Amino acid sequence: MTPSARVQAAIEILDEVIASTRNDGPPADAIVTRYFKARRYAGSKDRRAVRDLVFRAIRRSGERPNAGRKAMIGLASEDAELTSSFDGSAHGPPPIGDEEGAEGSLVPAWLQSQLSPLVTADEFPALLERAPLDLRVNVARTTRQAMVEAFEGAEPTALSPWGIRLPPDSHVDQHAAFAEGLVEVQDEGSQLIALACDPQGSTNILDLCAGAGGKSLALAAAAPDAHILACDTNRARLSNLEPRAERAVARIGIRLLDGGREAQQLADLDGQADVVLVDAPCSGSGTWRRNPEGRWRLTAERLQRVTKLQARLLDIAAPLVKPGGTLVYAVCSIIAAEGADQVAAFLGRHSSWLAQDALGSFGRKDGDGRLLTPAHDGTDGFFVARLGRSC
Ligand SMILES: C[S@@+](CC[C@H](N)C(=O)[O-])C[C@H]1O[C@@H](n2cnc3c(N)ncnc32)[C@H](O)[C@@H]1O
Repeated sequence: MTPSARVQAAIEILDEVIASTRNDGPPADAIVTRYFKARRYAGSKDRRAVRDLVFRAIRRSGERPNAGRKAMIGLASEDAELTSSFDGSAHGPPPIGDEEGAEGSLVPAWLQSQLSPLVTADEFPALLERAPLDLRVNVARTTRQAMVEAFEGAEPTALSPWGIRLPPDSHVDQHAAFAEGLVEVQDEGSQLIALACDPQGSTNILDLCAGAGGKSLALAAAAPDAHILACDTNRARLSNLEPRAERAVARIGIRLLDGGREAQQLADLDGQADVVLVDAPCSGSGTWRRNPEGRWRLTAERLQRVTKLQARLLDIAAPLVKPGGTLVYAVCSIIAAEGADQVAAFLGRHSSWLAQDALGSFGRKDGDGRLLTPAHDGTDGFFVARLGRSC
């Protein structure tokens, strides 16, 4: 493919990504893969180059552009070589017209005032930088040092005692240590959420929103004798946990919940958990480094819907915690309504609960919890709070 043809391909893919973010369609990565499945003539270098253009264009545009061409012109405004690819050649895009300007704010304007006050504009570029690849070492079965030595280019993570960090785009799924369940892919921030649960001994831990079990697996590795119950309403996600737990040799109970009937289905566990983790569904605004088009999917209405669900899940979780036990609330979000404000509202509704210090000195204090951000901590963005039920 000529450089111009690559730019045209990226524009066509971006058109599909834009439509997909409007209609709740597949992620950008899947759209790139599908595009090239239908164009076998493109070589691996072309695919890589086009993919890179697509993601660079998405990263630099906080607002959803109305067309792929506009997104690519935005990128070209910072890259003279790219501008020259708008040359009107056979497979390339038409030249850029005088009226075709470029916009440029990394965070959508409507969201900027909704971020945690700790996330100031100087932190915006880090929200969109490419993320490294973090692995969590299965410390029940091996040591971090052994895994640092097993993976080329690996370094211990600065904050999580279980993590090793590899350069972006490292591939680990063919590595023997991965196949043997000695490591799992998990962002350092996510590992710190599990650490905030203080997993130890034979405690009862209920992971209410376990998904595919990333945090449950971390908890089981840190406390192999703990009784961990992983719950979720999403059958497909939860079904990934069993093979992962087998690979890790972890003991984790699983309970599929019906949305709307969670409280009844968990009533047998009332007041029994030492720790309930609510790793709630959220805007995903802390993971824009990995899913930059997430900014284009988020709307005020979606945000409102998800904050309502978070409040409901916190209220479902509260009675499951035993007196003297702890509720750990986490979201991979940097939006105040999902983090500090959500916890303040919970404490307003539940007078017998008190905020506790989140374990460890990671992140920054944000209301009654702590906030991790890419700029400050080198992790995905997370909010976490520990809430104690009085005895
Ligand atoms: C942030 S994800 C959890 C990620 C997971 N803890 C991990 O570490 O991989 C949020 C999860 O909440 C689940 N969820 C949504 N509504 C729920 C509900 N009403 N009850 C329980 N889980 C729910 C979603 O299916 C999703 O898997």
